[in-house]
Amino acid sequence: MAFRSGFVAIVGRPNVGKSTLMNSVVGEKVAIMSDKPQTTRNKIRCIYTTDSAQVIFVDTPGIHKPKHRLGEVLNQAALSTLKEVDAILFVVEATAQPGPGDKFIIEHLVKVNTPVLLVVNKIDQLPDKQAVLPIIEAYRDLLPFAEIVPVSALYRDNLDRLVEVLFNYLPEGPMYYPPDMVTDHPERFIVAEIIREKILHLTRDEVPHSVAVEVEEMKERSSNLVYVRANIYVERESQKGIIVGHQGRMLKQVGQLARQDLENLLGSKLYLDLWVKVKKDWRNREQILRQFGYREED
Ligand SMILES: Nc1nc2c(ncn2[C@@H]2O[C@H](COP(=O)(O)OP(=O)(O)OP(=O)(O)O)[C@@H](O)[C@H]2O)c(=O)[nH]1
Repeated sequence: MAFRSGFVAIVGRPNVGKSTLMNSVVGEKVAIMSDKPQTTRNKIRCIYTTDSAQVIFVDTPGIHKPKHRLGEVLNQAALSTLKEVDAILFVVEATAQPGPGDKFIIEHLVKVNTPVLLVVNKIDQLPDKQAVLPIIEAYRDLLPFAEIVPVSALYRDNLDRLVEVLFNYLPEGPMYYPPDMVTDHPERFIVAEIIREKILHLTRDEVPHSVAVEVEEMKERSSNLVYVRANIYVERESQKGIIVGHQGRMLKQVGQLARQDLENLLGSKLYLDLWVKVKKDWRNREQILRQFGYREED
């Protein structure tokens, strides 16, 4: 079977369980800094890859009632996102009839042709499974959903089914991101920049600007610990020696200073794993440049 891939927006009023759903699907905590201000459109929130498909979940900023001009602009952005994605997961609660918040989102959803999958979450809170039927009926009256899947994001109930159904809405396509990548937060880039800044500061003129830092892995290990593994690339062995320093002292100092800044930035403890590697002529190699986040459109 051909590989499928595509972009999926998750919408729903606050507290319905969107983050829990995404974390449960992807299988690890990825919500680091996902609550940052609504600045970019189509910001990738997390990526889920299997042998047969890749789903890229995107944030939909500003689906809330506009209180001022900015809110309206963001809602326009949200609408464009909803038009561009391959499918929309609309998350609601199994325990309540559609409320004003849900209806407000439905007003957006009726304006797009994208298939909308109704995810009825928190079924674990129902006294029995039949109780979900009147809720489903009420939603069905408001919008013709492509699919309706009751789940419990918290207890991972019926999530396999949800993913299976969702895959059917993805077109055939390439694997856009490496399979081990679960987030594409721009925070990775900021983290890399802070580490680079410490190196340049501590090594002064000894290491020219031919040093690049790539954050290879960034994961929330527990509620208050973020694990970061970063590679520091230099062009020559001699530069590697300088950055590692006598008995590893320089690298340790880089790590300590970067960690202080990053812990403030991320608001949680950090385990920073730094590796120094030699890559000859990296500056000239376009692919590596892209890997470091230097894109032409930037
Ligand atoms: N019982 C139960 N609780 C759930 C379930 N899914 C999420 N929750 C809880 O509902 C609350 C809100 O979940 P979130 O995942 O933060 O909701 P959200 O939609 O991302 O919220 P916002 O970020 O405010 O938009 C948390 O306390 C979750 O533990 C579920 O399937 N069952």
